[in-house]
Parts: sequence; C-alpha cells; structure tokens
Amino acid sequence: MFILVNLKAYPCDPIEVATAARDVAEASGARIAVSPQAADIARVADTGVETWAQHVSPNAHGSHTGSTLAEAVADNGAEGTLINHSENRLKLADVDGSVRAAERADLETIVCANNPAQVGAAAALGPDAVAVEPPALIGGDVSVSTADPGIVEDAVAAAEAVDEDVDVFCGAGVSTGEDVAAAGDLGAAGVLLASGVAKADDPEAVLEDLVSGI
Ligand SMILES: O=C(CO)COP(=O)(O)O
Repeated sequence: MFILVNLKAYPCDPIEVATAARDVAEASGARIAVSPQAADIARVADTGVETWAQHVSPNAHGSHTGSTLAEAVADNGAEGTLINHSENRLKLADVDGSVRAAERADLETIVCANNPAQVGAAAALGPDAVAVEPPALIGGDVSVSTADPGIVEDAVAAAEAVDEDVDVFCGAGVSTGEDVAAAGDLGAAGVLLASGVAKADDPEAVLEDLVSGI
C-alpha cells in the first residue's frame, strides 16, 4: 500500500510532515509520499521524502503565465503528481493534457475522481493510478473504506474494466491504520489523505499508525 499525504493549502509545516514521513518510511519500509504546495516542492524534496506535486498544467514550455509546468516540478524534485481533484476540478481534455505533460517530464500520475464513472473515464487516459474520493467524505472523520466500501470496490472494477494496469487508490477521511487495512482489503493499491496528517498535533504518530495497517 502506498500512502500519499496531500497537504492541500493547510497551514502545517511542510518540512515537519516531510521529515516525519521520511523517517516513518525508512523505519517501516512503507512507501510514503508528501504532496506540498508547489512553492514548497524543492525544500520538501530536499528532506529526502518522496515528493509529489498537487497539480501540473497541460501545457509545455512557452507563454503560459500562472501555469505549473510539469518539467519545473520534476526539476525541483517531484517524482509524481496528482491531477484533478474535487477541490481543483479540470475538464476531461485538461486531465488528458496534464497526464501527457506529466509523462513528458517522467512524473508518475494519480488522477483523482469523485465516483466510479469518473474513475473509468480517468483510467481510459492511461495514468499510473486513479483515486476515488467521494467529496462528501473529504475532510471528515469517517474513512471512505468504512462509510462507503462499495464505492471503492466499484472504482476498482471500473478501472479494471478499462485498463488492468491502472491502480486504484481511495481517499477521504482516512486517518488510521485500520482505515488503510480496510482500503487494502477492498482492492485499493494505496490511500490518499490530507487532514488526518496535516491537522494532527503529532504527524509522525499518525503516520506510524497508518503504516501499521499495511
Ligand atoms: O482530498 C483528500 C486527499 O486528496 C482527502 O482529504 P482528507 O484526508 O482530509 O479527507
């Protein structure tokens, strides 16, 4: 199970989370990555933790003010990128363009989707993985794997029907090792989470609990 911590725009210390994630990953052998604000990618990557961007734009080099260039995040240490999110919704054509931009820059890709139908559409674009995250459960206390296990199973089936090589992650409300174990039992290859770590008083303790569920 891959644990990807999306820091969104939370007011946490990205370096504190990154060093905790690095240490827990090293001690446990688990794969843990941190996805900070774009401006923090280089210093988060400097800690040695696996670092992901939260977004890349569909465009390549050129006259694109305000874009987040895939090549730029890769040059600054990102190894992968999230694409699309319930909180940053893209048109399908832009999801496609961002997956292609990430491929050009050798970034691994996870496309986020709200439901199994979107998972199928996203899987057709050939990312490395898709993540199903029901918007109503994002930021809540109950994990998707407990509140709506069927949506995870349906997402796994939807992706498999389109492309067996596309992994499925789940996210929303994940905060414990039990949540991670339940997600794995439902067929997820990893979890995407945010508030459980970004808002924690002790991010390292939460990460240690999370890896106990792998
Ligand atoms: O949106 C999410 C990760 O991308 C999930 O957020 P929470 O873990 O805060 O529910």
